[in-house]
Amino acid sequence: MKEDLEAPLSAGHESFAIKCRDVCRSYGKLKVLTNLNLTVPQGQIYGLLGPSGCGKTTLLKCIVGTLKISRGHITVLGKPPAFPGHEVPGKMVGYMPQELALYNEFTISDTLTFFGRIHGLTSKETQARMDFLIDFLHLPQKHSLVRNLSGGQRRRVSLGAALLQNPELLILDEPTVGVDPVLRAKIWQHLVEIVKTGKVSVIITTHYIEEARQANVLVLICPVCCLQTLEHAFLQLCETSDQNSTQESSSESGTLEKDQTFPNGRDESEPILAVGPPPVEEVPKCTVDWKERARHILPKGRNIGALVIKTMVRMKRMPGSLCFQFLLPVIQISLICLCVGGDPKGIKVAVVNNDTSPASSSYSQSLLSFLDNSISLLIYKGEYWGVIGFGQNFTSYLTKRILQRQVSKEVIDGGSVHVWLDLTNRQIGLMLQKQLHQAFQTFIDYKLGSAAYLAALPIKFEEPIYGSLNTDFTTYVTPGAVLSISFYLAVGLTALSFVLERKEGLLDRCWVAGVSSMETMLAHLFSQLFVISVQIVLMLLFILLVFKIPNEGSLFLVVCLIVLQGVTGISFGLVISAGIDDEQSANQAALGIFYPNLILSGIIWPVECIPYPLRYLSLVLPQTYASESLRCIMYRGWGLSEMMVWRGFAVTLGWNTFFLILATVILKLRT
Ligand SMILES: Nc1ncnc2c1ncn2[C@@H]1O[C@H](COP(=O)(O)OP(=O)(O)OP(=O)(O)O)[C@@H](O)[C@H]1O
Repeated sequence: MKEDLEAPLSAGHESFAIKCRDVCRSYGKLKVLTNLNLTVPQGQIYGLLGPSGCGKTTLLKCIVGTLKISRGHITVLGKPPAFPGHEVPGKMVGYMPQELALYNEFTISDTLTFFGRIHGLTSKETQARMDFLIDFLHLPQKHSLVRNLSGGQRRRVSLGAALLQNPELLILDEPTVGVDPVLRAKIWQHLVEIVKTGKVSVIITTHYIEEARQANVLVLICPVCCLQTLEHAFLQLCETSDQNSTQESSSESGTLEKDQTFPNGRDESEPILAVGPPPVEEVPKCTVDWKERARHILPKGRNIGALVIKTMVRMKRMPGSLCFQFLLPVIQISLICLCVGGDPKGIKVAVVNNDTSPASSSYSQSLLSFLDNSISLLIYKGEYWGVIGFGQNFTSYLTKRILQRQVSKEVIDGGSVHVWLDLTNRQIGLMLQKQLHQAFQTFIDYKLGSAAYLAALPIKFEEPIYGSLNTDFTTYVTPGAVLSISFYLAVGLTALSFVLERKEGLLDRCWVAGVSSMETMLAHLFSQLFVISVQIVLMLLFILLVFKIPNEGSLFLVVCLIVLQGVTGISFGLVISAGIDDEQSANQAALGIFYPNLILSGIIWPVECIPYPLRYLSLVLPQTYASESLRCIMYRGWGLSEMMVWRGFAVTLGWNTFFLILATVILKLRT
C-alpha cells in the first residue's frame, strides 16, 4: 500500500480522528505500507475496501499501535498512540480485530464484563450496555459459552466488545464477515447513527462493496486508476490482485501502487477521484509532565485485577484441567519418593558354600543368616547380581584368624568370604557391599560379644553431625526434586499463555483496550501464583507427612524458597511465551531445557561430581544453589544467616527479576 489515502475533507471537517503521514511498515523484505498518508475525518465512517493482502489489517494495527511503524507519524484523536496520558490505547478506542479474539471458556456476559472492567465501567454501566448489545446484535442468552456459539454469533460478540464502552473511535476489521444481510444492515445503520453525533469516528475494512457504499468516505486501495464506477474498480482491482499473486513471486508482490477515494453521496457514474500529493505540514508536538509519564508507566491495579479475575474464571470453567494441575506435582513427588533412592529389594545372590563344618557350628551359615532379607540367597545357577563363596575350611580358618596372633596367608585367604559382584549396576553392587559388611559386623558382635572390638576396622564412624546413619538417597533427591517440579510445572503453565493469546488476537485486543505489557505480566504472575501455592502445599503435605522426609529447619523458609522457584518457572515461561510465536517452538523450548537443567543442577547427582568447566555453568543455574539451600534448611536446620542458605534465595530472586524484566521487554518490543 503506497502513497496517499487522503480523503478530501469537506468544508467544516477541519478536525480529524486519525492522521498518518509518510507511514512505512514492512514485514522483513515485504514492504506493505510505503509513505502512506491518510486522514480520517472526525464524525465520519471511513471505509477501506481492497483485495485480500493489500495491507488493510496492517494499516489498522499501525493505527491502534499494536504494530510499530518503521517510519512516519501517526496521530489518533489528537496524540500519537500510546502517548502518556492518552486513552488510545484505552477507553477512547474500540477495536475489533480480524481474529475473533474471544476467550472460548467465557460466556457472553463474562466477555463483556471483562472488557467493562478494563475500561473502568461500573457494573451498572456494563450491565446496561450488555443488555443493549445483546438485543441489538441478536446475541443468544448472555450465559451462553463463547465456544458453543456459531461463527457469526462469535463475530457479533467480538463486535459487541468493541462497542461496549461507547468509544470515540471505532476501528473495525471486517466486522460483518459471517453476519446475515439483515443484521449487517442493522450494524451499518447503527454505525451511521453513532457518527451522526459528530463525536464518534469509524474506520472499517470490508470486502462487501454494497455495504461499503454507506461509508462517508470510501477508500479503494487498488493498483488501477481511472475506472468509471466503484464496482468496476473493485472487480478490476481484485482481478489484478489475483493476477499479481499468481504472476509475481517476488517479495514485493503485496505492495500496491495507488488508491482511490470516494466521498459519500457520490454518483457512481462519477469518475474515481485521483489523489494529489500529501499536504506539507508540521507534525504536532505533544508534551507531557513527569507525573503523567510516571502514571502511564506504573501498572494499574484495575487492569491487573481484571486480568487475574479473567484467569480465575477460565480456570473455574476447566475444573478437570485445574484438578490435574493440582494433583500432578503430588503424583510426581510421590513417584520420586517411592521409586528413587530406596534400597534395592529382592536382589538375587548365588552362594557357593564349600564349608565342610557341620551346619550347627558352621561360621558360613551363621554369617549368611545375618544378611538382610532384601537379599535372596540361591544356589549358583548364573544370572545373579553376585556370588558369595566360602572355602572348604572357612570355619576353621576363620576361628584361627580370630584366636591366633599370627596366621599364614593361606589361612587369611581360606577364612575370608569371597564375593564376585556384577557391577554393571553400581547402586546394586554398592548396596551388596554394604549389606555384607553389616552382616559381617553383626556376626562378629554375635560371636565375640564384648571382645568384638578386637576385630573392628581401625576406622570408627561416630554419630553423624547432620542427618542420620540411615539417610538414603531419597532424602538427598527430594528437596531438589520439589524445586524442580515447582519450576517446570510453572514453566508449563505459562509457556503457552501468550503464544495462544497472541495467536487468537487476544493480546492485541487487550493492549488496545489499555492493558500494558507489565500489567499482563504481573497478572499472569499473580494468577499462576495461586496455582503453584496449592501445588506446593499439597507437595509438602505429602513429603513431610506421608513420606516422612525430615525437616529440621523453618517451614516458612522452605515454603518461601519453593514459591520463589515457582515464580522463577513462571517468569521463565513468560520469557518463552513472549518471545516465541507458535506452540510447537514454545513446547520445544520448555522441554529442551528440562534435562540439561535437571542434570546440571545437582538434583539427581551431586554437583561435586560434575567436571569443572560444567560445574561453573551449573552454579549459575536457578536450581543449583537453591537445592543446596533447601537441603541445608531441611536437614541441617540452618537459617538465613548461613551463606549456603541465603545464597539460594539470592540466586533465585536474581533469576526472577531478570526473567520478568526480559519477558516485559520482549513483550513490549513485540506489541
Ligand atoms: N506477521 C506477518 N508477517 C509477515 N507478513 C505478513 C504478516 N502479516 C501480514 N503479512 C503480509 O502483509 C501483507 C498485508 O497483509 P494484511 O493482513 O495487512 O492484508 P489485508 O489487506 O488485511 O488482507 P485481508 O483482506 O485478507 O485481511 C500480506 O501480503 C501478508 O502476507
